[in-house]
Amino acid sequence: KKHRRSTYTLPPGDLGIPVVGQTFSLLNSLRSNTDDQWFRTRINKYGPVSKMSVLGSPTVLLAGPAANRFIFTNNSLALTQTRALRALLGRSILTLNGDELKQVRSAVQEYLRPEMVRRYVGKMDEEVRRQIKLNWVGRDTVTVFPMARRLTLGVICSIVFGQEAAAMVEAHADDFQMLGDAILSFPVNIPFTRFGKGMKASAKIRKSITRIAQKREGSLLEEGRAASSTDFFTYMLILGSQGAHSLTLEDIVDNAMGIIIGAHGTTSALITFMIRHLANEPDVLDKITQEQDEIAYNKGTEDVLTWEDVSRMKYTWKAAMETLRTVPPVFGSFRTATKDIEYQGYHIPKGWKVFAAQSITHLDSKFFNEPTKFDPSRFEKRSSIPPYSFLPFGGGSRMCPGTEFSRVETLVVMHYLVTQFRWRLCFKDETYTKDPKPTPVFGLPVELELRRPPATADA
Ligand code: HEM
Repeated sequence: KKHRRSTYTLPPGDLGIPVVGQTFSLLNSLRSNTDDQWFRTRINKYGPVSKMSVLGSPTVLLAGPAANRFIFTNNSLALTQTRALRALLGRSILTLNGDELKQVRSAVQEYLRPEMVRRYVGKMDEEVRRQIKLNWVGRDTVTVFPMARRLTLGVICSIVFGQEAAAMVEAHADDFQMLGDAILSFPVNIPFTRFGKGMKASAKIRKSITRIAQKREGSLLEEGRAASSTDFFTYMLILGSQGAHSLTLEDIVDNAMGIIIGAHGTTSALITFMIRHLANEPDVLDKITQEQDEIAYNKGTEDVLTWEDVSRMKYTWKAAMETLRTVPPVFGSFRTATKDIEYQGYHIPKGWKVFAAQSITHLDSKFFNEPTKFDPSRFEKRSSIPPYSFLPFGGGSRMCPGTEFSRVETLVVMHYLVTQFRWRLCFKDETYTKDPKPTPVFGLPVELELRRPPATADA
């Protein structure tokens, strides 16, 4: 075995200073939003397969659609999460692998499948309108990023918790923020550090969620009835009683936390950057407005959006996809080799990490003509986009199960914003950092103007 190893061809590149490697250089490039140049410089120097060292682990950077396919479909590459995330979220879909993951993944997928999301549209509509009325209407300026975070937290909580949603958001909005912030922190549990605060927040959230889960279990056992048609706990408990999984109440609580964390930071980034793009792209905004006004035309002011309405928002979704291409909320994916594997003649030893960054193909002119141009029409013909070059939701067996949820949520939000407001960026050239999710440096303040309500058929 020793002999075989000595003939291995490891990928080119160097591992840098022991332990530190390229960690700070990569993190700095993310913070200064120059990560795309960082990756391209490496690729130009070493080619599409190169080794480096990140967060204390030897890591192989892979670039290009074939590499993406390899990463997302290879059974010997296991999703890697930070130690901090595992401590913060326990045994959730975001942290499990292998056989343990299977039943969790299939139960969560059931809950988020398109037929279920169809049932959530009314609730999403209600929460979006409530928040827009509360936080947008009547204001001259709004700081978009925190508002979008609040909005998406409210939406996911309204689905997952049902009647307790408002109380959960009120009590734990800051805790969810701290939990999210701690995911990439150094996992030593000392109070007042990012991780220490995240652990404290996680314990507080878990306690409240456990209480709700126990209440739902009680109602099901004593009264044999569900509290609401969409809440996650009732759904999971019923699935379990039908033999679809054997998750404990504790597992269900951990997964509720996993879904909320997976859902709200990502969708809020999409909404924030879509608002930013539309402020700079009047032609795209006009086309979206036309599409949304047509939908509003056939509705009374109090009518909620339906699944059919959302299905008609085709151009708006193309603009959302173009936002996901140019500013992907998840910048890349880490995997760990569970055995020695080979890619394009290079060996990747067991235990090494493999990394792919979305921006490498999203911003490559080989796959997207004039890649820095914001042009939703490139999604007119999906077949012109090569497979595995556009992956904002990942791919393969760990692909985001919330794709449909985020699509519907984003479209509902954009409907009410575009039909009611016009906005101007307070800082035209405001930059953003990746922390690791894209975050505008000033939170994206915009000046708001109320728009004349669109015509309706009965007006
Ligand atoms: C624009 C919005 C979103 C984006 C861009 C996004 C992106 C992603 C990506 C790239 C992954 C895979 C990571 C990997 O393979 O390394 C992922 C996983 C995941 N997402 Fe999303 N997501 C979004 C919205 C949502 C929503 C709304 C939910 C829940 C309602 C959700 C729940 C999850 C969960 C639970 C996972 C983990 C799946 C697993 O590991 O098996 N996401 N997401």
